[in-house]
Amino acid sequence: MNTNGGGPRTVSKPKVSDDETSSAVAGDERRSGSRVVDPVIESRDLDVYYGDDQALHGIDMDIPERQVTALIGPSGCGKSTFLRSINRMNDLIDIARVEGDLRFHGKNVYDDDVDPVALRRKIGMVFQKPNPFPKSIYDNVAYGLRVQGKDVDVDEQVHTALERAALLDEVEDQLDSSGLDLSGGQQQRLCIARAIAPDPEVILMDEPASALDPVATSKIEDLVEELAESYTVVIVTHNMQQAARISDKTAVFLTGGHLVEFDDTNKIFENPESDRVEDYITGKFG
Ligand SMILES: Nc1ncnc2c1ncn2[C@@H]1O[C@H](COP(=O)(O)OP(=O)(O)OP(=O)(O)O)[C@@H](O)[C@H]1O
Repeated sequence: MNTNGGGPRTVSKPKVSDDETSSAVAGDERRSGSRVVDPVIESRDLDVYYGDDQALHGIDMDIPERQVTALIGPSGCGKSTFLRSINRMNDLIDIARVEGDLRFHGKNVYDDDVDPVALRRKIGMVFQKPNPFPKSIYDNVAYGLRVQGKDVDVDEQVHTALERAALLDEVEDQLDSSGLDLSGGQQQRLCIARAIAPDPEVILMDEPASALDPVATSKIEDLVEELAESYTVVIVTHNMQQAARISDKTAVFLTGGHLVEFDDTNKIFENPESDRVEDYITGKFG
């Protein structure tokens, strides 16, 4: 579990109110301790339907800035649906319908004046299966920048993104070769570089390591922790050990699309409030 004890990560913008001062500055530098961190994403009474079927029920969650929030729970409990609702990827599913608020910096992303394409530049996504474009490594990462059409130094941004995705050292001499020729783990890091090139604030990851071997998985886990120095990361994982290792906050969804518990990761894994969560964590079902 990530405790930040002496590590390089610090809590961004710690917002400490008077009555929290004593506990928050008591020398406990853990990001997942009692310190209050600004939520960058707030879900309020969020319901999601596919046609007549309700996949999520009244989800309330505050996702803190520059931390790793893990979404766990058994198959079909709505983890991916919730993840996709954050950057409106559910818009791409004809029968999906969302009610309630999903706020990004206080603004409901479902308001009529929000452009979902612009939103997805701020809230990028990495999928389960690495899906590089059939283009060069360079062009994969430059793609989003060119689409944006902004006056940016594409070369510099591509290099920075590859570096942040912990891939630059491995591909520096082959930027013109196809992204599809990389290993699975490298392809996934390329997809992460592609997601971070347009300089998002939030990165959503839907089981980014589940298709990878243990070595590649471990690299992705290290990378996720590093990314949270600069980005807010929300990650769906089936792997409870992975959630325990890399996340600061954990949300446990259970069958039927209910969020049963959301808390600091160490609390969820060591002393959950709900018996159902304890049963799930200890493998009694799921
Ligand atoms: N495109 C879709 N059309 C219709 N129903 C869907 C669609 N996507 C998901 N669902 C349904 O919504 C519910 C939640 O699915 P979701 O994929 O969000 O769960 P999950 O927890 O991510 O599952 P898994 O761990 O198996 O990926 C399920 O009952 C699923 O069948």
